[in-house]
Amino acid sequence: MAPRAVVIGPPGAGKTTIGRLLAQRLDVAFRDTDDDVVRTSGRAIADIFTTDGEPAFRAMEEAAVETALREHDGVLALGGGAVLSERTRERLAGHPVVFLSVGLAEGAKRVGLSTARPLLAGVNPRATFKALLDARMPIYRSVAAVEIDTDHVEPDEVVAQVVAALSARSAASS
Ligand SMILES: Nc1ncnc2c1ncn2[C@@H]1O[C@H](COP(=O)(O)OP(=O)(O)OP(=O)(O)O)[C@@H](O)[C@H]1O
Ligand SMILES: O=C(O)C1=C[C@@H](O)[C@@H](O)[C@H](O)C1
Ligand SMILES: [Mg+2]
Repeated sequence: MAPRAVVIGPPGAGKTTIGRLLAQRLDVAFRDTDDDVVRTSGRAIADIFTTDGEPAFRAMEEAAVETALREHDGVLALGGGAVLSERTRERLAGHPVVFLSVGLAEGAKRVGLSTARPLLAGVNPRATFKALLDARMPIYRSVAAVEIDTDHVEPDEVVAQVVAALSARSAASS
């Protein structure tokens, strides 16, 4: 059993939004590792970050991704920072990983830089978001099978581009 698509990208790229729509389009189930961590721990992500710290959250997330990659055969969205784990990056090898990219201005607008996203809740969330995008871009690319730029692209159109890119990829490998 393996996911039909694994969706990665920074906060606000649309992993949850696009992942859900893609699952509908492919007529498969949707799963999001952020939800899995919340369900398994019984706590909000912001609470885990604040009370236990980011490393504790990353450990829970790594376990959630490992389980979901094994159990789920639909569309799987990962938390935005899941790919920071080297073990997770290794586990993603061979999977149809879809990297949804977003630029600073559009991403900041989408996330609203609210406190619901603990990593971006500091004194200068915009600078934090820029640093996060800069640092992670090569990491997302290193595990992606396809990359879709979502800047100023409506969700339905993003989904259409993802479907086309995944079809082209599977046609090329068969
Ligand atoms: N292509 C798009 N165009 C316009 N708005 C979008 C697009 N994709 C997502 N959004 C909006 O951006 C916001 C963030 O989207 P979403 O929660 O899906 O991002 P995410 O990548 O799952 O973020 P996180 O890493 O925090 O889970 C939502 O309000 C959503 O409606
Ligand atoms: O980009 C990140 O590091 C995060 C994104 C969210 O999906 C959550 O997993 C959490 O808020 C951390
Ligand atoms: Mg999400």
